[in-house]
Amino acid sequence: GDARPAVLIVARLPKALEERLGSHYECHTRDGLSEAALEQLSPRIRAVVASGSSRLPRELLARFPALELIAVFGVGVDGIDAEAARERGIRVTTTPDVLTADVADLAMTLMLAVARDVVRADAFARGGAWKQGPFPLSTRVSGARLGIVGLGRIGLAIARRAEGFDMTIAYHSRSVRDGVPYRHVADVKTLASQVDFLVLALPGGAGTRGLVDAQVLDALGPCGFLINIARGSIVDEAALIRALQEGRIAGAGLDVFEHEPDISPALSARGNVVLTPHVASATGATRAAMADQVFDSVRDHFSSKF
Ligand SMILES: O=C(O)C(=O)[C@@H](O)[C@H](O)[C@H](O)CO
Repeated sequence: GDARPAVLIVARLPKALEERLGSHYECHTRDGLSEAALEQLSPRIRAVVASGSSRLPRELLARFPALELIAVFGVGVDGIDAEAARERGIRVTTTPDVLTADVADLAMTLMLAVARDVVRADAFARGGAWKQGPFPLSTRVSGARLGIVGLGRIGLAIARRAEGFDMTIAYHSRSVRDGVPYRHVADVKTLASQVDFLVLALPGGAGTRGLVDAQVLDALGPCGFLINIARGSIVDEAALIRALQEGRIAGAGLDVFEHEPDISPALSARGNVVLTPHVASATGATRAAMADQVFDSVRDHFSSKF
């Protein structure tokens, strides 16, 4: 038998990372395994490599009695039953910091794209409609009021970028962050009522599910824009679609959705919505750095135990 630690890959990873892991560990890819093969292999699995979108509920973790490590290719762990992992002393590692800049850049990109209506302007210019007259006026971002929900590494990086746009910045988080020059607001609805752009940069999971509901959207108002680079679960998507259809908010820039990769046709039909397919961290440089972090965390874990 293969004496190397058995590792199960349950997410789509960069090929180079799969190969690198495969050259050091006995690697298996979930997709390539039959139920019977997985059944046979499960007792020997010591590490699982997942992504920020992977689902690892308690009952699935229970199938791996020898599991010691869950290495996440990403920062989101909302799909992992953290309580179950903690109870069993399973280490969970992520890839923080290396993706912060790209995710913050995409938040600004979505904000500018939806406010300046870039996607429709591109179609207008490309399609020749310009010959019939100018494209409609859009909304200014510079100097506008920005509300950030979740002032962690990514939220702070967004705030720093927004300063470059002379935006006034306020934020909501469970606790006031010391040493930041931004105004803390005690609840999301109040924050939404005080800003032109509301950006979500907080973790997904049960604690934040449906946090942005019809009331928060009404507080944001008919001139307000919602930007989500966090998790689709944070937004009540049906309420968002109704608010967009009824003009109760001005528009939205969305990189994450409730049922990825399925996007509701009602959302796709909206011209005042910019949609991206969960690509906030999807640059070559960042994904390569995330891959290095995942490999290092697996190596570091097993090197202490080999
Ligand atoms: O970091 C996260 O939690 C993410 O959602 C993204 O960076 C990745 O797209 C995801 O992990 C896919 O691999």
